[in-house]
Amino acid sequence: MGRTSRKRHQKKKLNIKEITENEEHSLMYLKSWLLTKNCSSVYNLTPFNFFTTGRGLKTLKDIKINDILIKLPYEILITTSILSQSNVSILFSKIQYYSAQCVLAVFIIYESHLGNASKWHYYINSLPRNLTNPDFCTQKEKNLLPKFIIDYMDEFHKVCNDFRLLIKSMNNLKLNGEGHCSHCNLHLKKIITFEKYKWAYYIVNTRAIYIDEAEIETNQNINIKYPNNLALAPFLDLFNHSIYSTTHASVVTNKNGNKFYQINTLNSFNSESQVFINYGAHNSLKLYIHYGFFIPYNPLDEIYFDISDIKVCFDIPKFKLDFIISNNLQKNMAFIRDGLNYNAICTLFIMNTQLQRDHWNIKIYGNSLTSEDKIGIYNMAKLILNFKKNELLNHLINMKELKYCTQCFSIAINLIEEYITILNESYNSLCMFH
Ligand SMILES: C[S@@+](CC[C@H](N)C(=O)[O-])C[C@H]1O[C@@H](n2cnc3c(N)ncnc32)[C@H](O)[C@@H]1O
Repeated sequence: MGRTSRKRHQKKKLNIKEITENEEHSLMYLKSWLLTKNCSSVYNLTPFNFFTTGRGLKTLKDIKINDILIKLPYEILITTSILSQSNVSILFSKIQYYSAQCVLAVFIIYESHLGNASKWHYYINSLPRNLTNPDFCTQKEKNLLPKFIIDYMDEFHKVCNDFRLLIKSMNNLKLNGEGHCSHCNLHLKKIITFEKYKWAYYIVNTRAIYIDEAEIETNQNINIKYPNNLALAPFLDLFNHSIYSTTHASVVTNKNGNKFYQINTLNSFNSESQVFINYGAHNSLKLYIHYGFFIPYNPLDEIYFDISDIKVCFDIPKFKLDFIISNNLQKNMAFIRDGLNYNAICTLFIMNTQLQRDHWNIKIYGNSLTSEDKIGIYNMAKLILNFKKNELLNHLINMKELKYCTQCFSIAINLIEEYITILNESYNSLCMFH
């Protein structure tokens, strides 16, 4: 993509909400608190509400390639070992195994309940109250989401399964007259509700970093599922994601033996600009499902189609379908901005060819498609593409009929619009070949 095009796309504002005065204060308190905790690297970073991305971090000085972006002492990271200092550890009996994500989520709920009595309240107060993952759509909205989004929302089951285990444990505690908060005597059952658990679960999902399991002190009193490698990282979790950023994370030890989690950037940033890190090579769908946002013009986006989509447009003779399936060509067939991906080209070639079967392998694995082959493939692709596009347009019409919708649902609408743009670009690329 050219620079002008990238800039045009980056300027698009995607349902970003305003930052409140309270939020602004909580972020400044968080920074001041960290400065008292030997985190001098946050000095030149300041939280800011950006037009295109919402809350993020702005640098107050020029940052050069290889500079340290942030360096947090290990004691500031919240890992499962924190539970040994928390009353809520009583919930995690040795009988069950819990995921690190579940343990951290429960910790956040409990510390949030403690309010200013929590040692972590500056961090807890900095966490966003509203999240935009599709799981936060209302049921009415979820019913309108296309299958390709619903099918990937597997986190919802984990939230429910975790909560079932927690309820079991809280009920057991109640039966034994245990599980009251030492701070206010409220029972944990009243503190850890499903709604709060879901929020906290996604807080961990969208903000935790991965660290080496060997760096986490094991807690003998609870069983944690493998891998136990998550950590919440105050302030560091204010960095937004860019696909154009590259970072390097490491654990460094100073001459006094103190450990730090450090991120170096392989990009440069001008003073007063937003600093980004990279959450990984995620396409828009994955970003939306796991992080509640996406970035337009993501080069990793592909619009998948499958055999049933082809069957709507064409008959597939059995001997051709058998060949396609036995070579796994039907998997992940997709439209991309430049036309079709490899598996889609091969499948449509097989569908279209008049050649005898013993010539097929050399054609698809020998990279020897003729112009005539390509014209046949692209003409078929255009029909399937129009079918996929109409499906998306119908979803859009239904989704846009909702008068009032949540921010998470608006993002789903934006995502489908982005998919339609990709299909249009793909169509234009297919048409360029005569
Ligand atoms: C680790 S947090 C980053 C800080 C976050 N923006 C905040 O306000 O606390 C990750 C979340 O930030 C948002 N985010 C990250 N990168 C973004 C981007 N490039 N554009 C829009 N939102 C982004 C998403 O909501 C994501 O779940």
